[in-house]
Amino acid sequence: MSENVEITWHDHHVSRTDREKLNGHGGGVLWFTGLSGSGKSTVANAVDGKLHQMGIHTFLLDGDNVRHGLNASSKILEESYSPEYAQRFGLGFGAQDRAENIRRIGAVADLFCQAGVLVLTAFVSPYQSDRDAVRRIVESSGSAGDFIEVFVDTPLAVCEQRDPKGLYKKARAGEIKGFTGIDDPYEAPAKPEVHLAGGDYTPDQLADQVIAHLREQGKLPQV
Ligand SMILES: Nc1ncnc2c1ncn2[C@@H]1O[C@H](COP(=O)(O)OS(=O)(=O)O)[C@@H](OP(=O)(O)O)[C@H]1O
Ligand SMILES: Nc1ncnc2c1ncn2[C@@H]1O[C@H](COP(=O)(O)OP(=O)(O)O)[C@@H](O)[C@H]1O
Repeated sequence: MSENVEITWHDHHVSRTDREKLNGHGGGVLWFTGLSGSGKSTVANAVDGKLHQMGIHTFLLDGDNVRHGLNASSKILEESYSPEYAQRFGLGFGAQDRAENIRRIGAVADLFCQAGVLVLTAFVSPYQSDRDAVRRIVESSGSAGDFIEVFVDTPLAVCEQRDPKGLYKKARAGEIKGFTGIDDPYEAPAKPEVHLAGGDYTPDQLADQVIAHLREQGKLPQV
């Protein structure tokens, strides 16, 4: 349904710079992408913990959790809303729904950035165009370098071996259709800021690689 809607942007009295000064560090987005089971959530949590220890204001947006609330499936929405409402607003895993999932997360991540927070996101986000769209949003409301793409590059065979939720097994058995890496595409980042060999190091070592990048880029306060 298209409506004639007029909306106007309002600048806030307290600017992002004011908030960053108060926090003692800049905002930004650490965007983890990779196959299911690659270690996005584990490594993002480890980085989050290390940054928190350093006194950095962070927040972690995690795929499974966000798909229970902001980006709930029609099945979850049906518990509280009409079937028509759930059908219209619920998100699944088709290419369009994944794009909308990532667009909404990108918008939320951008808001955190404007609050001067270093936000970490852990979503499969299999399409380069969807990730690039978030980069554009974040960098246009802030500056170049605010969006840091972290590719958790773990071979499919390793992810499948881990299979903590048994989803690969179901996908191989044809019980789940359109599963990333099995019968749905994963477009590896062309030029990620951080490229992690997720099958070769411990989560702690991988987290340190991310922290080292932030330090190199001057994203962390001097110690
Ligand atoms: N079809 C299909 N493809 C990929 N993943 C699937 C699918 N169905 C369910 N799951 C589970 O949902 C998690 C991925 O959700 P995301 O929101 O990160 O996906 S996406 O970015 O919109 O592609 C993913 O979680 P992670 O394992 O944490 O990545 C899976 O557990
Ligand atoms: N670097 C690693 N080495 C060994 N196991 C790992 C590593 N990273 C994650 N894991 C394990 O792999 C499984 C999937 O990790 P998870 O973070 O849930 O992946 P994702 O969020 O990408 O789906 C978990 O059981 C986790 O403990």
